[in-house]
Amino acid sequence: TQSTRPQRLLAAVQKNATRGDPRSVVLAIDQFCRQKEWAMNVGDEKGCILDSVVSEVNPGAVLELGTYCGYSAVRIACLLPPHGKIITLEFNPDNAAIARQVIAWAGLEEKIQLVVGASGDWIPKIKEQFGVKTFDLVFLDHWKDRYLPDTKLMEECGLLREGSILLADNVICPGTPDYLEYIRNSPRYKSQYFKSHLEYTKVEDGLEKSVFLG
Ligand SMILES: Cc1ncnc2c1ncn2[C@@H]1O[C@H](/C=C/CNC(=O)c2cc(-c3ccc(F)cc3)cc(O)c2O)[C@@H](O)[C@H]1O
Ligand SMILES: [Mg+2]
Repeated sequence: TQSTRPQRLLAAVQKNATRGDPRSVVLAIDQFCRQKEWAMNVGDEKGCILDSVVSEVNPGAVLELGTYCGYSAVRIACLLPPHGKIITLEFNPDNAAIARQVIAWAGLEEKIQLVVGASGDWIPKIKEQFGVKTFDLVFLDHWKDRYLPDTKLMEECGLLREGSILLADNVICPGTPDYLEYIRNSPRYKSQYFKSHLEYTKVEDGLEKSVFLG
């Protein structure tokens, strides 16, 4: 039977990356996506911006919306402080199964908690289920029409504190117009746009970094 792109991406990781070496996993995925098949990972160019934000925030608790194959979860987890953890939500069980194996190959199972389900269902349960008070950093990279409702839901569920950082992928391509309009005009956020390119292409895209002011 025909393999899927996530399955081929995992095979490339298992062939070209060193077990237990997260940076070799990131490199193997970027090389696969540049040389073989494009895939919707945040990628190497926007990934450097993600790295600098993670390093600056030095987060103890990270939430990622949309795991896909686990590329950004691995990239973020590499940079967490010793007791830092990332919870990543993924509702497609096939993608979750691939991501689990990518995360295992990187040796980051202790730092990454992959939860299978829809963000809208899980966000209200995170505090009680995972003993998280608030998140220092949230990386939004799931369906683009879910960025705004999930941000409002995180506010309502008290998952954000003064200083929490939201980092949103794809605010230009494919675009998240309602999210951008809200976050740039809300007095409760201070936003900054990081211009870049759509992963593995020359098309413009960028990340929006927003600080929750409480
Ligand atoms: C509410 C909910 N809950 C849980 N998991 C959720 C969820 N909504 C989606 N997911 C999960 O997350 C991933 C989906 C990510 C969506 N990302 C994109 O669509 C995307 C697209 C492009 C792109 C750009 C130009 C093109 F021509 C084509 C594609 C680039 C990107 O970087 C993207 O992120 C996928 O694994 C999906 O199952
Ligand atoms: Mg994306």
